[in-house]
Amino acid sequence: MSQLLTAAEMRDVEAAAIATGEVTGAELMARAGAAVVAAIRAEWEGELPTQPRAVVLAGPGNNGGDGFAIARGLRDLGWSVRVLLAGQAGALPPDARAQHDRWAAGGAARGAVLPLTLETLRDEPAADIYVDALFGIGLGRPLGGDLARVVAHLAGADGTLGLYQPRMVAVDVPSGLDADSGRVPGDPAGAAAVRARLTVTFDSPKPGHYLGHGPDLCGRLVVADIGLAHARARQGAARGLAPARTRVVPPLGIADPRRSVWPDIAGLLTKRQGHKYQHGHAMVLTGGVGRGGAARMAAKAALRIGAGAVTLGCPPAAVLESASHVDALMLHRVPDAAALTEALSGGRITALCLGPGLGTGEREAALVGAALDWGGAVLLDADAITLMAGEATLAAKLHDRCLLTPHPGEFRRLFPDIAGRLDDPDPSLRYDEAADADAQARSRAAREDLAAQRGPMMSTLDAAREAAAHCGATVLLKGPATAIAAPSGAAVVHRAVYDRAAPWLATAGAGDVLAGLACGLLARGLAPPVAAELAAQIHVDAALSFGPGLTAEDLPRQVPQVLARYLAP
Ligand SMILES: NC(=O)C1=CN([C@@H]2O[C@H](COP(=O)(O)OP(=O)(O)OC[C@H]3O[C@@H](n4cnc5c(N)ncnc54)[C@H](O)[C@@H]3O)[C@@H](O)[C@H]2O)[C@@H](O)CC1
Ligand SMILES: Nc1ncnc2c1ncn2[C@@H]1O[C@H](COP(=O)(O)OP(=O)(O)O)[C@@H](O)[C@H]1O
Ligand SMILES: [K+]
Repeated sequence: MSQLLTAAEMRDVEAAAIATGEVTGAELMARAGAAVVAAIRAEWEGELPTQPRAVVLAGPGNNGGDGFAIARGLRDLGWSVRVLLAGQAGALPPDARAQHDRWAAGGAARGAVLPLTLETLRDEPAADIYVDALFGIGLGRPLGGDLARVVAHLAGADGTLGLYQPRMVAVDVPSGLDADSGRVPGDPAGAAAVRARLTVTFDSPKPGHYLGHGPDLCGRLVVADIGLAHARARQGAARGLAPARTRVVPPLGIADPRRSVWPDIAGLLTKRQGHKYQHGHAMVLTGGVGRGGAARMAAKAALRIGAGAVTLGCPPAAVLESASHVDALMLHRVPDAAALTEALSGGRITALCLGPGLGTGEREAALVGAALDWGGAVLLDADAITLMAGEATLAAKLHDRCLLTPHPGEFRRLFPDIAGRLDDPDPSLRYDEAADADAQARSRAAREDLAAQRGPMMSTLDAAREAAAHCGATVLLKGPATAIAAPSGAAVVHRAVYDRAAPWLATAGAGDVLAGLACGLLARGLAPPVAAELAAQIHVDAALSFGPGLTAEDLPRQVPQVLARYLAP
């Protein structure tokens, strides 16, 4: 369950399974419906009256078909169920139509299927459960017209906050959320989508469950097996993809991530016999006088994660300042790029970190150039990224032993063309169901023109992937869900969401510590994608282990506890 599938990949897997004759679309829809009914029972067990009431909101596609299957499943359990349909029954796709017809054949006892409007929804007496089966992976454009009003009402935008969300189960994805990106098309703030307490998705999670607004809107996420695992593995192989081209780590429901994510974690982190330099020697460059704090924090993190030795490379005027702060760290004067090249040529330094508090002057630009010319493992963060953004010849020197750790702002600076595709198109190009056909055609054409000019909108995951392919280095794009992509195309989402939420990690200097952890692991010889992934995990585990009130200085001190847990037999 750690593989992430985009909407297109999910459709591929489904089509492949159907093509072999091992399952039909109707059967998959029945399994999806049954899985949601089971998840509702598990989630609300003990909270419901003896004859609960459900209102199912069914959309115009197969997500709506799932809704009818769920309605029948709940009815069979003795629930009273009302279905409100957005659109015409006659226009439903075949499997959904069949589910509708089976429901409608139940006759008067089930009540008529009513058209979904704000009025019919408000006319329904309060239900114990609302089922959001409006849109799933097929949401193709921003919601408009009546549906936008219904969803805004469900989302609490008109003062109903708290009325629906605790009773809402979303089928596959909360309607309005884009399954690939976690964005809400047409609403960068994310308010124009259903908020659920429970979201049940099928076979594999989608990137949008983890990225952007996804975790906020989904509530608790359940991934239900509907018997597509074989087809998924076959499809992956047929397209020449590694089975886990895009993973989310740690997967949901794994109490002890080290076993599933890093079966060999002890092998990666345990120190064997040998002197300190056999465990790697990291150098962290500091900024000028009064600006060394960020680099010192990174250096301490590198030492804690087990680099055998860590040296701070300081401009001569700042040596005294750092000397009064550090104990186990060594100091080396680095007046200029020539001095850095000489220090690196000695063969002892195994990884270099530059960026935190470095500065963005000419000296620092020359340091970035010298670091990249060296050819060894280099972590580039903060100011080093800003410098590369301003000087294309620096970025052109990046290579596959480099690891970039931008926050979203730095990412935008360095990769403006890619980042431009993270933004929603001009809201004036919104799809509006209430508009006349000509106006709709014009807005559709304008959106298509925009997409043609800049390429389709992308997720932060795809943005990291494209950036890595473009620059030839590993890219770690920070956030509550951190996207890590290697130039090979392999990518990982490291999640600090759902049961790993650590919002207190958003504290000044936390990024410097992450840079230090990753540099320490590079110094110990790990490849950039592995160092990035493991550093992200240790960083979040350190934050979880400390809890609220965390400051960045606390993070390195928390590392021994985290390691002790990882390395326990
Ligand atoms: N693909 C699979 O493997 C499976 C899919 N199933 C269900 O099928 C769903 C996908 O079904 P569909 O592909 O039919 O997609 P959806 O049901 O998510 O939506 C597609 C329909 O909505 C319309 N639409 C899209 N955006 C709109 C907007 N902004 N305003 C108005 N109308 C809009 C489309 O024109 C189309 O009619 C999944 O999310 C899942 O719930 C499950 O039944 C089982 C397996
Ligand atoms: N809501 C959040 N939940 C978990 N981690 C977060 C959240 N917001 C930010 N982070 C993490 O905090 C760190 C912030 O780094 P950065 O933006 O570089 O800050 P700074 O430069 O102050 O160190 C990153 O590792 C990022 O992934
Ligand atoms: K839905």
